[in-house]
Amino acid sequence: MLTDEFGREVTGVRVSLTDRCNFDCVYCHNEGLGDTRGPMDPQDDEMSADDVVRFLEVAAEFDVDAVKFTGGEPMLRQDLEEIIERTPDGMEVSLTTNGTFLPGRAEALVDAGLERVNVSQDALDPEDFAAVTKSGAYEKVLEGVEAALEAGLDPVKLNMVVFEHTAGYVPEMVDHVAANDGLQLQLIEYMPELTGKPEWNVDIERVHDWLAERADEIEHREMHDRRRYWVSDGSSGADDVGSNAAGRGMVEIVDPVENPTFCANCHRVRVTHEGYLKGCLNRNDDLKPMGEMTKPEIRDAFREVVADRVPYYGEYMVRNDDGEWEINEKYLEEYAGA
Ligand SMILES: Nc1nc2c(ncn2[C@@H]2O[C@H](COP(=O)(O)OP(=O)(O)OP(=O)(O)O)[C@@H](O)[C@H]2O)c(=O)[nH]1
Ligand code: SF4
Ligand code: SF4
Repeated sequence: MLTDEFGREVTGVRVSLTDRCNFDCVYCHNEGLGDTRGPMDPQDDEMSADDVVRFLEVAAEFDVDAVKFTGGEPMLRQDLEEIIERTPDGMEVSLTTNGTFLPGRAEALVDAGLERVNVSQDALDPEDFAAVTKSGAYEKVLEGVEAALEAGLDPVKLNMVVFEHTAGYVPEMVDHVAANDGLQLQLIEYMPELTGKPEWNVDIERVHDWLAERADEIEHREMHDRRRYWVSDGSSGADDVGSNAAGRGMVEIVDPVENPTFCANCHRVRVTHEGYLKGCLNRNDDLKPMGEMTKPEIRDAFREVVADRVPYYGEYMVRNDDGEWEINEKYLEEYAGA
């Protein structure tokens, strides 16, 4: 297992398979790389299935035991089943998707080896949903969630970005996952530093406080030191505490913004759809192109990326005397040269 200078073991990889998407969400940061492209745009810059598998085989040699496939919309890749099928044994496979292509395809993904899925769903009302995603595919997403549950994906996490447009929907979304068997909710802090609209920000601590009142059990997940709140809709019994049965639900908060604790517990490296390895979502000055690399070269690139990893908040970005975040002087030269 590879460990960076800050003691963070690398146990997971996030692999973007495309930057194309059939949605145009107002908060999209495309894995820290900016705008997504339309679904029909050229795809010649995307890693091939062989490229992805070669990288995953190297990651497995370093004891990476989990891969998350993301996009853009990863289900636009027609070879997704093949990629999952060829993922090394013993690596947990999960997927983050907008859900629209799950109907009719969820079972094939499970047969290929997919274990769990995160589906973006920011609202329970079609018009509210359309305002955020600029898509009229709300019904398709619901069908997608249903198809994922039927195919046995467990859990099915609903991803909701909490910002000005959606903050008011949090209580009903929490009730929704509590009432529905197999669903969990992941509340994601809006990232103004990647999307450029600070005025849409809401204070995520208020959401924590509200959930702490509502929850009957609170857990800490080691990854990112995320907090998980177990909630009940009142219909479950004492035996259901800690379970995801109907009447019980789990709500996890992903709060990376200006959060050194989150970064201190970050165990993933990333790969862009073009095959660049990078150590941090928020940095694009540390890219290592894997392009035509052989396995020994990928091994070296992986070691280098891990060796260069630094926690973004608290090390790469530090607070100045006025309490504002700025790039740590010791990385300024490196950054300027990128
Ligand atoms: N800054 C930062 N944000 C992250 C990181 N991981 C996830 N996020 C944010 O969380 C969002 C949702 O991530 P997902 O891909 O659904 O899943 P996840 O929470 O990372 O992973 P699981 O909980 O294991 O399924 C991403 O789009 C990012 O905005 C991270 O390491 N750093
Ligand atoms: S579904 Fe995901 S990748 Fe597509 S536009 Fe929305 S946030 Fe971006
Ligand atoms: S170091 Fe921080 S910002 Fe960078 S990927 Fe990890 S958690 Fe995200």
